[in-house]
Amino acid sequence: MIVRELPKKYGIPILPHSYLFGHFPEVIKLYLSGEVPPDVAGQSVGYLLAKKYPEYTKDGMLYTDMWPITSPIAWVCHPELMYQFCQDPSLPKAWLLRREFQPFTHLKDLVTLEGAEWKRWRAIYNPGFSAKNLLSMVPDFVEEIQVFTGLLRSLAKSGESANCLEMAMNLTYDVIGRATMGERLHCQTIPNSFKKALNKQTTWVITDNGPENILKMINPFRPLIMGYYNKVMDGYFFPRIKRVIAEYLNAGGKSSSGHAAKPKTITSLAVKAYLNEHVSKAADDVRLDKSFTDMVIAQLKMFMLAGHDTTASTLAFAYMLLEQNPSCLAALRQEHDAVLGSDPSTAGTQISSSPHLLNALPYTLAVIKETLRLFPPVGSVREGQKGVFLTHPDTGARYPTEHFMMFSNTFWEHRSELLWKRPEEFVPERWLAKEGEELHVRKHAFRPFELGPRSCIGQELALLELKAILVITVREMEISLAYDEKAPVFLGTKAYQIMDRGQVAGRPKGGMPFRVRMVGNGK
Ligand code: HEM
Repeated sequence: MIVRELPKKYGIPILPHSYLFGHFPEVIKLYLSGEVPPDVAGQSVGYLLAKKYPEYTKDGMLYTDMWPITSPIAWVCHPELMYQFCQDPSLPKAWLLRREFQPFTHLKDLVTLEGAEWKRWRAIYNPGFSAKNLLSMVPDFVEEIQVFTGLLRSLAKSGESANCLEMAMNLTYDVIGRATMGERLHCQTIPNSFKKALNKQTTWVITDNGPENILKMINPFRPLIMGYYNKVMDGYFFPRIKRVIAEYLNAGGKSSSGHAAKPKTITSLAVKAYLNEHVSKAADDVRLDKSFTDMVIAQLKMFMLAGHDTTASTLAFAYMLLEQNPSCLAALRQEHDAVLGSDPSTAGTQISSSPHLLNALPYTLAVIKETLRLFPPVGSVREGQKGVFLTHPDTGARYPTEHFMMFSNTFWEHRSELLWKRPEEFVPERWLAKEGEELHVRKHAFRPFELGPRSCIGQELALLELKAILVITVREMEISLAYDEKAPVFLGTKAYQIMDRGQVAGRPKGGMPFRVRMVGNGK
């Protein structure tokens, strides 16, 4: 009903709206048209409706009513309008997100915390994600990437196809394990109890009020299952936190000189903050406060969750786009030859000993950014507030936020013809264009990590990791997608973005089955 008031009260046009079924008929029509596979990621719906109804969406705003599945949504696709609820002001996260993560972290994680508590923890963790700290971790990351390369080599030898996303996710877990705890998780080679628990738990999170989720909501065993896996994860992390504390203290964290040891891993930063506040004695005397360990475990779980599939999907999509665009792949390889010499097998050792080389690869960064433009894994969802309106910079139209879930719909925004030249094409060169040049990227338009105070804390880690993986792999191997011939194509690819059960990030359909062929020195 809120949506029906928009035309009369604010002069805002809405899509044809049914009294009984809201906007469902419009969305159903989209799917019945046969042009849209039923499993496309929810974030493409705004984009698809905008294509179908340009007359209603030219300001980059679209209100939909999908009650009772979800609250009314305002899909926002204009950088200046996104600015007004993600950057200044930065509205609180949506209730749906909080409900989703409540049983998982009890809202003690950086994604769902708000206010002073969020600020405190963000400040504690920020130094762990600084460029300097991340560069010091590159040798560890390379070690994990070498395992990945070994698995790709075996795959090439066997000639079999494999699930690219799954392999990439195991790698990204291993990398986050190094960054957060300084520990090898070995997810790429052996079963890991924490990974299993996390994967199981995510299938029980509730993303909307759809029929499948209603069944989950009323399932009396759900709290028990969530509780069981939370226990598994507590059991996994607790000794590790104790180990980080011991290591930190042994390294002189509270030395007699009073100089704190330099923290390296993300968990050691939390430990440092805690010890500085609470403890002034030797390692043996440290009594761990449960509220502290609960908080650190919740944060670790969220780092693992937020950082693994987002980065892994981006890698899979990058491989797919490079296969589709051989001239870009050639340019990428050329840059790697120019910076690291023509022997690809030395790339790993070179970037391990000189990690700053990763900052001298503009085309590689352009490839990653262009991949994230076309396939942003997530968008930000905020809670609209009374009295907060978005004002369109050109038309002056005012858009209410109260009663709406405000969705910074990057998938739509990143493909908008009004904002980007050749929006549906893979054009890494746009990231090298200078101001005044046709392809130059408009301010605030690129937001895969969102912008503003709640932007992704892990963005530099993700970019560094992706650069290192591409540098080590693309000159040694050729990727080819291995989908069934009859698999549906959407927006030019069989690896279109979907949202799997219980997942919060878009990922390539079917995990992107692929085959590998070694080339160059790797043959
Ligand atoms: C390509 C990879 C990634 C993408 C596209 C991505 C995207 C995003 C986006 C859009 C947000 C804002 C979410 C919101 O407003 O609700 C976010 C937040 C966050 N991300 Fe990432 N992310 C990536 C990788 C990572 C990694 C590697 C980590 C950690 C190791 C991470 C940890 C987080 C955390 C903790 C937040 C919450 C930050 C805060 O509110 O202070 N992300 N990410």
